[in-house]
Amino acid sequence: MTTSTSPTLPSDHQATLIDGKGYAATLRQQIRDDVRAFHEEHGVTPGLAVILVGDDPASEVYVRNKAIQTHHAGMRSFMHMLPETTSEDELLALIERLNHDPEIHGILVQLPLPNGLDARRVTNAIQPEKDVDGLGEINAGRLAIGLPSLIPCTPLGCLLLLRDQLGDMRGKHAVVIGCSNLVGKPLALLLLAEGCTVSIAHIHTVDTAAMARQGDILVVATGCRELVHGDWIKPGATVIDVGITRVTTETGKTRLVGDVVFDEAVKVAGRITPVPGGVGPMTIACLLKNTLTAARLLVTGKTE
Ligand SMILES: Nc1nc2c(c(=O)[nH]1)N[C@@H](CN(C=O)c1ccc(C(=O)N[C@@H](CCC(=O)O)C(=O)O)cc1)CN2
Repeated sequence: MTTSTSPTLPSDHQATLIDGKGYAATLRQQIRDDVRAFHEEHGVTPGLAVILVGDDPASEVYVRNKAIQTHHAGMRSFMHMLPETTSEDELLALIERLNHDPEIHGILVQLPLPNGLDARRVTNAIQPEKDVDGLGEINAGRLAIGLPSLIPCTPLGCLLLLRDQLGDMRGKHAVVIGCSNLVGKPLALLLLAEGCTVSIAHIHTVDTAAMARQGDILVVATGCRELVHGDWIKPGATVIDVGITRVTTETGKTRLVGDVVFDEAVKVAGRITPVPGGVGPMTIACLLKNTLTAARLLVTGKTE
């Protein structure tokens, strides 16, 4: 029988920070070069349509950044800012129009949607080849059975960071805390495809801390601020913190915190993503990557 032992860490141990911001900047530069080459070869500029319904301040910032970064990558950005009162039929009619628009290669509906709009129905209305969020049933199903698909942006970003940090992940135990369709479930499938043994913890898991402590890779995507403490982490593990919560400090300033208590985790983990500057910037970089993939698929029928 083989047993796995945890390394004993020196008392002054500090985890290596995973620089998602830097990695995302390099990826965006690569995409910009690829977009130029794609345009030279096919005479087509990839176009991304982003739909925002309502006036959620955080969503407004995210879609504005998506537009700016789309332009910087040499692609065309089409923004649709709709009022909170937009009906589901109006939203579905816009998606149908964008599905048929040859200048649009990617369509994204910013989440969360206002109450009363059915996110599943709306997401599923996007043509699968233009579903750059990878959240529709066709892309989600293809990912589940191991077929090529458009992969949700945040899990794709986590995967790229993990591959960059760890290389071959076969045989590693990956523990994913959180099972949303946006992050936890697709990331668990991606890690399974990498050859990891994957455990998923969720709201009904009896002892999430004990499960977390088994992870060579620990991904936390719960939206529950500072859920994971240092003693939940296996010494030397690679920790990916997907959470972003805005908190107001005593001095009235706003700061971002993750799902992991960073100051504790940094003393135990081998590598860790900070918040901000970790997974967050990878989300938009991967959206650009997916938009180019979708354009390639629509224009050439191939993904490479
Ligand atoms: N349709 C979608 N909706 C949402 C998604 C998504 O992938 N598709 N993800 C999130 C929001 N999001 C993009 O939409 C996003 C989140 C965070 C960041 C980011 O760069 N975060 C920075 C901090 C930025 C800040 O100051 O707020 C970081 O972590 O360093 C980009 C995009 C929910 N909705």
